[in-house]
Amino acid sequence: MTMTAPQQNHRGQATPITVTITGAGGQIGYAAMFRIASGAMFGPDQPVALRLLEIPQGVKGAEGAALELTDCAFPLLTSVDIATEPAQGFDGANVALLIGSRPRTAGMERADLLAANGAIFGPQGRAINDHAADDVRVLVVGNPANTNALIAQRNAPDVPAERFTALTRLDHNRAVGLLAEHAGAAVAEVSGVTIWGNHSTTQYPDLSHARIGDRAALDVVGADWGRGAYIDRVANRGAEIIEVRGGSSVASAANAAIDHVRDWVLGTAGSGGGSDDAAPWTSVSLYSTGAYGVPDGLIASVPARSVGGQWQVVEGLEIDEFSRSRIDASVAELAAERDQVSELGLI
Ligand SMILES: NC(=O)c1ccc[n+]([C@@H]2O[C@H](COP(=O)([O-])OP(=O)(O)OC[C@H]3O[C@@H](n4cnc5c(N)ncnc54)[C@H](O)[C@@H]3O)[C@@H](O)[C@H]2O)c1
Ligand SMILES: O=C(O)C[C@H](O)C(=O)O
Repeated sequence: MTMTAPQQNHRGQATPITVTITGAGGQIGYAAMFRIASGAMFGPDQPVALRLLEIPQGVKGAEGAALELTDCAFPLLTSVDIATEPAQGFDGANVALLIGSRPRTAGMERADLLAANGAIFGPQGRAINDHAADDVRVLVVGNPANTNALIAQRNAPDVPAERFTALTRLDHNRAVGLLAEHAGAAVAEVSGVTIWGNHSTTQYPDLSHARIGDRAALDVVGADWGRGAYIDRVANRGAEIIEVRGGSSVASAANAAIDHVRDWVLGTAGSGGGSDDAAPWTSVSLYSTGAYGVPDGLIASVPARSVGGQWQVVEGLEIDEFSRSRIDASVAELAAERDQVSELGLI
C-alpha cells in the first residue's frame, strides 16, 4: 500500500494509519505524539491511531500522555492504545517508531550496551515480523540507532529489509541549520547536504555537493571551515545539547523523526516526490545494497529521496579522496558494531 493519499474504508471514510511509538512514556515519545496526532506526520486529512508501547516502569508516563491526548481533542486521532507486550504494541502497525532503548550508564562497557539493546530490539523485530501490517515502515531512534535497527531487521526475516531505517535526519537538519547560520543564509536556500555513515561522532556531514542558493556551499563558507570545524560541530551537536541543556535533545529529535516518516510516506519535502536528478534530497540510514561502497546489509546513512513511498539512494555523486576516507571511517565503525552484535549472537 502506498500511503500517498488518505486510505478509504468501504464507507468512503479515511482509514487511520496506525503508528506504534515505543518508549512512549519518555521524552522524545512525548514530544512526538502530539504533533503526530495533530497531522504533522501525514497531513491534515489523514486519521491516525496511536499505540504506545512501554515497559512497566514507564507505563504511567504513557498513560498520562494518553490523558492529555484526549484533552487535546485532535480531530485526526481515532484511538490511543497502551501496551507493555511487543506483540500487542505492534499489532497492525503501519509505522513503528522505535524510540525506547537502554541508555548507557556509568561503568557500562559498549558490549554491555549492545547486549542490553539486543534484548530490546531482537524481540521487537520479531514482534514486528509477526504482528505488524504488511506495509510496516520502521524508524529506529533509540541509540545506538543504526545497530539497533540492524538487530531489529535481522530478527524480522519476513519484512522487506528496506523497511528498516535509522534516524540520521536529526544530524541532517543540524547540518543544514548550522550551515545556514554560519553563512547568514536562509535554511530554504540550502540543498545537497549529506550525512554519511553512523549516528555517532564518526558521521560525515558532507558539503561537497551542497549549495547555498546558486553557489557551491564550500565556496561560500570556505573548505577550511566546511571540512574542518563544521564537521566536528555537527558530529558533536548531541553532546553540545546535553552540555548546554543538561539533557539530550528531545524536541529536535522528535521533529526529525516526523520529518523522516513524512518524507518517506508523502515524498521528499520540496521535491514533490519527483525523481529528477535536481530534486532535493535528505539523509536517511538505509539498509545497504552496496551503493557508495557501503557493505551489503549495514544500515548506514546515505543521501536519499523518497519517491512513491520508497527511499531511493541518490546515485552518481562524485566522492573525492577526503570524502572517501571520512565515509570509510564511519562505515568501518558500523561494521565493527555489526561484528560485535554478531559475536553476542544478537543477529
Ligand atoms: N537518533 C537520534 O538522532 C537520537 C537523538 C536523540 C536521542 N536519541 C535516543 O533516543 C532514545 C530515547 O530518548 P528519550 O530522551 O526519549 O529517553 P527517555 O529515557 O526519556 O525515554 C525512553 C523511554 O523508553 C522506555 N523503554 C525502555 N525500554 C523499552 C522497551 N523495551 N520497550 C518500550 N519502551 C522502553 C523507557 O521506559 C523510557 O520511558 C535514547 O536512546 C536516545 O539516546 C536518538
Ligand atoms: O542521546 C544522545 O546521546 C545524543 C543523541 O543521539 C543526539 O544526537 O542528540
